[in-house]
Amino acid sequence: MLPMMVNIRNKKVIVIGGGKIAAKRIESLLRFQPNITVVSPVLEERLHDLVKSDVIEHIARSFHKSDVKGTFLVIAATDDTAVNQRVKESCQTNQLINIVDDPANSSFHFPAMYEKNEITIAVTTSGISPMLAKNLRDEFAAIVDGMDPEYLLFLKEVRHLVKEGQFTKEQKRILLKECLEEWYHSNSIQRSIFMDKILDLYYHPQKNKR
Ligand SMILES: C[C@@]1(CC(=O)O)c2cc3[nH]c(cc4nc(cc5[nH]c(cc(n2)[C@H]1CCC(=O)O)[C@@](C)(CC(=O)O)[C@@H]5CCC(=O)O)C(CC(=O)O)=C4CCC(=O)O)c(CCC(=O)O)c3CC(=O)O
Ligand SMILES: NC(=O)C1=CN([C@@H]2O[C@H](COP(=O)(O)OP(=O)(O)OC[C@H]3O[C@@H](n4cnc5c(N)ncnc54)[C@H](O)[C@@H]3O)[C@@H](O)[C@H]2O)C=CC1
Repeated sequence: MLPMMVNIRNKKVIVIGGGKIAAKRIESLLRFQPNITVVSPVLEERLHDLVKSDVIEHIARSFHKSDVKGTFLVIAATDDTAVNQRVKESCQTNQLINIVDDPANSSFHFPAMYEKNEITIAVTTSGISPMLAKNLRDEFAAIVDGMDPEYLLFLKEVRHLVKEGQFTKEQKRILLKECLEEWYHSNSIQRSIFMDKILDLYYHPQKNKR
């Protein structure tokens, strides 16, 4: 499967079923701000609260095949395999569908996720061991948590100057590699020295040619 970052802001998402797994899926989707509708005769308490506060919409009935029409992303999350299969059959081939009890026939999976300071971690084991995915995610998350947010701002600023400045391709590559060196991670003095060097080259491009 192709891993990619997809912008689902304001995109129509339909979740069929309103149980525990549906709630788990909806909770992980919400921070990406899609437009979620749940179709289910019964809803988990957590989902009721989201409906009451207008965060998601609820259609209180069983699935009908027209429900998936025009939706970007579909989640078949009922506890009835036959219904989940009908959801799948109702979809067009270009719709993204996740079937909670049929990973092999789903067109996308949910990885173990973590997001902080614009860094996103997503780990999947392709269904072999979701718990391993979770553990690996926690290990990578600890690395990201240990990063000084100032260091990330430094990397952002360096890259901006390198992209905008008059540097050769080779110089760009060297500078972008150099700012990743270990000593810049936690040493703000080293970072300022490096930044001064880049600013000097940025404002005096003739020095690049020496
Ligand atoms: C295919 C996939 C769904 C998809 O996306 O299509 C899938 C499928 C299934 N999971 C099952 C069980 C469990 N899943 C978890 C946990 C997580 N499951 C997640 C993803 C995925 N799970 C996708 C594959 C991802 C991958 O492999 O990398 C994580 C990573 C992300 C998330 O859920 O958001 C999240 C951890 C991260 C977090 O918590 O942050 C736990 C442990 C726990 O909850 O602590 C258990 C119990 C232990 C066990 O069974 O291993 C069952 C059996 C159901 C049954 O027995 O009926 C199925 C169905 C099947 O295997 O057929
Ligand atoms: N992918 C995953 O990570 C996991 C998947 N599962 C699978 O997820 C399935 C669902 O589990 P839970 O959410 O715990 O079940 P649940 O019993 O909490 O919820 C089932 C929901 O489906 C709804 N439903 C039933 N028939 C429907 C229909 N015709 N139309 C619309 N809604 C309908 C019910 O109203 C209920 O809200 C399980 O059968 C299991 O196979 C379970 C654990 C993990």
